[in-house]
Amino acid sequence: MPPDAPIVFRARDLAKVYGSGEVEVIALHDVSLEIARGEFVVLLGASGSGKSTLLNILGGLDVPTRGEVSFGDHLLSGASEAELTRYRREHVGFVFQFYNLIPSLTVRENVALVTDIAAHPMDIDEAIALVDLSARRDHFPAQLSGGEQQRVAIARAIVKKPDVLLCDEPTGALDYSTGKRVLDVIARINRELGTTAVVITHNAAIAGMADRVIYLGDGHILRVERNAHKVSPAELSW
Ligand SMILES: Nc1ncnc2c1ncn2[C@@H]1O[C@H](COP(=O)(O)OP(=O)(O)OP(=O)(O)O)[C@@H](O)[C@H]1O
Repeated sequence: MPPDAPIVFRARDLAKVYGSGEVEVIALHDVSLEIARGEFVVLLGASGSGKSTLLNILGGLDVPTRGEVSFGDHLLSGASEAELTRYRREHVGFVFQFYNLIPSLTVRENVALVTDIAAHPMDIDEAIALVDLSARRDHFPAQLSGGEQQRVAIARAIVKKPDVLLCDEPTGALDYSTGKRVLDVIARINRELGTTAVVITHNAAIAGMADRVIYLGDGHILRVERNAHKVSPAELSW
């Protein structure tokens, strides 16, 4: 990430409250942050600390109860459902813990589904090559390992050339070495395509691959650390 990269996300005093009265849960309190274009950010924190809530707000899947959040010129807080849908479609690629592939479609067909609604998609085979699955492109999800299925999900997320890749526990369902391979693909996309990446994890060892690590606890940002030197996932161990 260049040191003078422009800010893409700005969040000011975000709060998110679920429910009301006795069942009220304050998932985020007074969260303010900025994320630069091309930055690789890891969100770390215990279960229930507000990581998914924050990621979902950045991705336009949810809106804050209070506070402001914007992506470039798009004010996401207060945006209509239609505006958020357009924002997600044009700018955001999502990767979740479970891959949500369509079982009756091949790898290539799963990735191709997204290109119909994207303005400037990359070549489908190029996206599949980026996740090292060219040899498997005519296979069905059931013929692939969990890590390979997650790499298909990543190809599907990036084929539309999103500005940001938001990943919620992308290695949560994977074993150690498969998880590393998936992280390596995310790091490569960040590095080679310049895609801003925000990755949620429970695993503190993953922090070393980020430009910046944001620690959440009880809905607050506890601290933020910047890594002077990023390490590749292959060099991480846990
Ligand atoms: N739809 C919802 N309705 C009510 N409470 C919710 C809802 N979604 C999340 N919460 C609550 O908000 C808090 C933050 O949840 P969030 O999912 O953001 O945490 P997290 O850090 O991502 O947790 P995990 O690592 O377990 O996924 C938790 O107390 C959770 O129970």
